[in-house]
Amino acid sequence: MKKPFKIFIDGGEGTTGLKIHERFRGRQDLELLQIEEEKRKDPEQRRRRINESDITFLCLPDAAAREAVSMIEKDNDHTKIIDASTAHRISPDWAYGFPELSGEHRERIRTSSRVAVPGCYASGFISCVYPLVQAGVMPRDYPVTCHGISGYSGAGKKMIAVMEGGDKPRECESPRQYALGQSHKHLPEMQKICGLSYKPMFNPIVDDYYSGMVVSVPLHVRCLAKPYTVEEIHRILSEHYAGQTFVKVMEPGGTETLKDGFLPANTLADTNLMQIFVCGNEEQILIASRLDNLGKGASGAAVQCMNIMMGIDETTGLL
Ligand SMILES: NC(=O)C1=CN([C@@H]2O[C@H](COP(=O)(O)OP(=O)(O)OC[C@H]3O[C@@H](n4cnc5c(N)ncnc54)[C@H](OP(=O)(O)O)[C@@H]3O)[C@@H](O)[C@H]2O)C=CC1
Ligand SMILES: CC(=O)N[C@@H](CCC(=O)OP(=O)(O)O)C(=O)O
Repeated sequence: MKKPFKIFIDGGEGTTGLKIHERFRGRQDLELLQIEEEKRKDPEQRRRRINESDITFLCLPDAAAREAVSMIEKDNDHTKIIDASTAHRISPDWAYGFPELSGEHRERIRTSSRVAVPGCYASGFISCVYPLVQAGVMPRDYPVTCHGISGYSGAGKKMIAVMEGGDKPRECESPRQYALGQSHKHLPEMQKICGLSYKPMFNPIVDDYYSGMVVSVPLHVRCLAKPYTVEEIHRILSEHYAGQTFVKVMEPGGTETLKDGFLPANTLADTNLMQIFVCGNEEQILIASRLDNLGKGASGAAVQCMNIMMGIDETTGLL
């Protein structure tokens, strides 16, 4: 039997780190390197584990993720890094960990030693917009708007503690829009990966449920390269994602999947799946992407990238 891959999760006690750990259950091909609880933030311990590992996952705030990368020793040419933070997503030296975008994206992940896992909202947005820009449907200077709704686990341990604590403020029982000043941390990757000339207008909302999200992009048909129909946009997206294991374009209009016309955001919780819906009429088309912020939006995507880097066939179900 082949020696197991040595894996280290830096930030392993956080929301994303724990989920990655859960996804490793039952895997004999991985050996998890650990640091005892009271030393898990000790830079020397972390440096040792990172350099000892074949693959290190960074499930850390951005500054700590950058610090972790700086700990890789000069003569270390074996450790591969999969970073779940925002720190390296638009860096040209890092592969963007969204393999379904194109054959080139998948190949770059497979051969790279540095992979940045996409942001959760960014994954939803890019899944809708990237294929349409590539196909010439959306001009690059299209004034794009994006709406997103997410479960509170997207904000990590601190918000989970507030939302699940005994003295949850009353306003936290309602959906809360945020990043109103248009400086959300996912905007740079949304623009860059899609190849848009301008930043999208992005309206995220966090609500009182644990996990799952819907990210939607409204399109004015008159502003597209020509007057496309719902069926044509649906066909372009379906062809783009044909044969993918984790990304599915649903039936036009979502007629069979939507219950009484509602698109709930939490139905893909605990999966690595993403579903794309194309709805609308001859004037306006809405594209919506449903995923789990902790799954395809974080830990699922991270483990999927690891599997690709290890040469594991995606249809084997190791996720
Ligand atoms: N939650 C989500 O849906 C998503 C999160 N991400 C990104 O993944 C990263 C982790 O997020 P998330 O898991 O939600 O965050 P959490 O706050 O839940 O977890 C972060 C973990 O990092 C630990 N940590 C902080 N600083 C250091 C350090 N210097 N050395 C070692 N450990 C450290 C924290 O320790 P302690 O336990 O003591 O606080 C905590 O356990 C972030 O960059 C986030 O933006 C990406 C996609 C989605
Ligand atoms: C609900 C909530 O607060 N969500 C987070 C995004 C979660 C995520 O994707 O984080 P990364 O950018 O690190 O990938 C936010 O909007 O900041």
